[in-house]
Amino acid sequence: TPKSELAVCRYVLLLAELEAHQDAWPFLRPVKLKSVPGYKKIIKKPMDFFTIKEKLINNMYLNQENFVIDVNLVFDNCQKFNEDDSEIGRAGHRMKRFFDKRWTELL
Ligand SMILES: Cc1ncccc1N[C@H]1CCCS(=O)(=O)C1
Repeated sequence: TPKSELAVCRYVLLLAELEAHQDAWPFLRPVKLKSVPGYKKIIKKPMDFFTIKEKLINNMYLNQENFVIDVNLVFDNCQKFNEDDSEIGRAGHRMKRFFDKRWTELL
C-alpha cells in the first residue's frame, strides 16, 4: 500500500544516512566476537547497520517499530559495553542523537 511504501522509503533513506555518518565506523559491521573480549557474554543481542540492511532487503521488517527496535539495539549495546567517555561510546551517543532527530524530521 502507498503508506507502507512511503514507510520503507523512510527506513532506506535513514539507514543510508546512518551508514554515511562520520561516526558510523564502530557500527557498520558486526562486532568481531573473537577479537573483543567479553562482548559475546555481555551483549545478548548484537546488532549493526549491515545486519539491519540485510534484514531490510530480505523484507524482515514487517513494521517500522521493528526497524527502530534494531537501530536502538545498536545504540543500547554500545552504551552497555562502552564507557560514555570513550571513542566508541561518544560515537554511539552522537549517532543516536542523529537518528532520533532525523527519524522525527521524516515523520
Ligand atoms: C560497537 C562496538 N562496541 C564495542 C566494541 C567494538 C565495537 N565496534 C567495533 C566494530 C569493528 C571495528 S572496531 O573494532 O574498530 C569497533
